[in-house]
Amino acid sequence: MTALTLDGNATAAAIKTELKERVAALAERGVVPGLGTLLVGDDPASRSYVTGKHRDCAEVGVSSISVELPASASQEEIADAVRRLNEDPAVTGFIVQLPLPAGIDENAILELIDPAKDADGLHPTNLGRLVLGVDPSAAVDAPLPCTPAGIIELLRRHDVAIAGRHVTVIGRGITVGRPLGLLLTRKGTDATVTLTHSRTVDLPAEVRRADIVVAAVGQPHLVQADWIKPGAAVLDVGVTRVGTTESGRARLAGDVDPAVAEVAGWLSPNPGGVGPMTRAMLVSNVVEAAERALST
Ligand SMILES: Nc1nc(=O)c2c([nH]1)NC[C@@H]1CN(c3ccc(C(=O)N[C@@H](CCC(=O)O)C(=O)O)cc3)C=[N+]21
Repeated sequence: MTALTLDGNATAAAIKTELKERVAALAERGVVPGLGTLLVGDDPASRSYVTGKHRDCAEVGVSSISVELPASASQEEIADAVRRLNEDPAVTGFIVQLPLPAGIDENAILELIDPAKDADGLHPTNLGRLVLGVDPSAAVDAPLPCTPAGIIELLRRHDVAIAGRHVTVIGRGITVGRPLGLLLTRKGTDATVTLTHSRTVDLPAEVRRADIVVAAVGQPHLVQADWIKPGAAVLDVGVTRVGTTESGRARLAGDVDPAVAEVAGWLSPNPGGVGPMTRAMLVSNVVEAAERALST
């Protein structure tokens, strides 16, 4: 048996087609949503992620505004760039590409983002709304963190049942694991979640009882085939550079051992799984912010 594919490329393409219509409706009312990106330093991986985000925006008719600062930028220079993006009327949502250079207080920078323009859903106000929003229909409308929202959308659009199922999340990071636990346990999603991390005593045992496994730690091929309940859905989020190919390109490995495909019922490829979904949800947050701004 071989796992069915949780196809992030195809699903993200479908979401972008839907977004295109909403962008056209906004255009009729004279609004063009705009994504701002702030990139500090010249890490090639970060640069290529940012380029991908601009490409996605162009596909759906969202404009993009790119701000770059040198790796030597100070805390105050970065803060000023954030304040300018907050004030720029062409920017309906923006992100500060993480990680920021060593020595910069990342949380202090994230706190300066206008919560109404927070395209990542990582501002404390929006994360707080997610904590308070157990019942999402009662919650204040807020942008959701892109990777967790993309994971849930990927499962939903492949009809993988979530309600009442046991989900084991590997990794408690701020962009994936922790907010994913919050999203999965909301009313309407209704999963039971085990959030594991580097001090978890018996990780294979926690994974074995899961109907859905999300690996977001950045440890190449950590998750083994004999950890997987037959038929479970497995989402491979992490990527680690494990060397270079002969042609000089980065050789990347996900968190899931390829042999898992022989046991799992569903598997998200990496690349081509959660990554494109993250980007589609980012565009979705920017479009939603523009829609919200019109209605308030
Ligand atoms: N403020 C902030 N927000 C982020 O969302 C954020 C960030 N900082 N810092 C870095 C991580 C990483 N990240 C990725 C998103 C998509 C792909 C992606 O689409 N990957 C493709 C492959 C891309 C390629 O081939 O270059 C795939 O999985 O198929 C990868 C990585 C967002 N991040």
